[in-house]
Amino acid sequence: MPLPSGDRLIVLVGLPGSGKTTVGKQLARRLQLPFVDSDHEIEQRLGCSIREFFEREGEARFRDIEAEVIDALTRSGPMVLSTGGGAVLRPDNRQRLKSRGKVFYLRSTPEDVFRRVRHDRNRPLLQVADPLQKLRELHAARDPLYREVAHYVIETGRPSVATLVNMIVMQLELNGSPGVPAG
Ligand SMILES: Nc1ncnc2c1ncn2[C@@H]1O[C@H](COP(=O)(O)OP(=O)(O)OP(=O)(O)O)[C@@H](O)[C@H]1O
Ligand SMILES: O=C(O)C1=C[C@@H](O)[C@@H](O)[C@H](O)C1
Ligand SMILES: [Mg+2]
Repeated sequence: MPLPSGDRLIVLVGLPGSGKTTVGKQLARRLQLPFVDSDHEIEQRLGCSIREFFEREGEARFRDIEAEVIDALTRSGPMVLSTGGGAVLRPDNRQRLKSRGKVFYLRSTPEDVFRRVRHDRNRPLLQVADPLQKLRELHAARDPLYREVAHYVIETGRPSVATLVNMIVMQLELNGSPGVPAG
C-alpha cells in the first residue's frame, strides 16, 4: 500500500516488550517500507551494547546519543521506526517524533508485557528482582508521555500481531492526506 508522502515516517512507541519490533517488522513489510530500530542504530554507532554503554557512561550520556540518533533518523527517508522504550523521556525527542512522523503508541498493561517477556533475558531494565513491579513503575511514569507524543493509541492486550498491523494500516488509510489516492 503506497502511503501519502507526509505519512511515510511511521513511529512506534511503547514500553519495552509492548510489541514494537514484532508489529513494526510486519507493518514495514505490509507498507513496503524499511524497518529501523533506533536501539539497533545506537548500538551500531556505539560499537557496543546499550547495556554496556549504560554501565560505563551512565544513562544521561546514553540519552544524549539517543536524541542525536532520533533527530537524524526522523530527518531521513521513509521508514517504520521502532523507538527505544525511554525515547519519550526527552521533550525534544517527543517534539521531533510527533512533528515529523505519524506516531502510534502500542499500549500494553504491565501485566500483558510481563506475561510476554517473563522468560526473556534481553531487556536490561527488567533484569531486577521484581520485573512486574518495575513495569508498573515504568508504565505509571511513561503512559502520559507515550500518550502525549502519539497521534494514535493502539491497545495491544488482546489482538494478534496481524490484527494490530491491520488496525494501524486502517488508521493510516482513514487519515491519509486528502487528494492523495489510497493504495
Ligand atoms: N500482540 C501480541 N500478541 C502476542 N504476543 C506478542 C504481541 N506483540 C508482541 N508479542 C510478543 O511479545 C514479545 C515482545 O515483543 P517485542 O520484542 O516486539 O517488543 P518491543 O516493544 O520491541 O520490546 P523492546 O522495547 O524491548 O525492544 C515478543 O516475544 C513478541 O513475540
Ligand atoms: O525503557 C528504556 O528506558 C530503555 C529501553 C530500551 O529500548 C533501550 O533504549 C534502553 O535499554 C532504555
Ligand atoms: Mg524491540
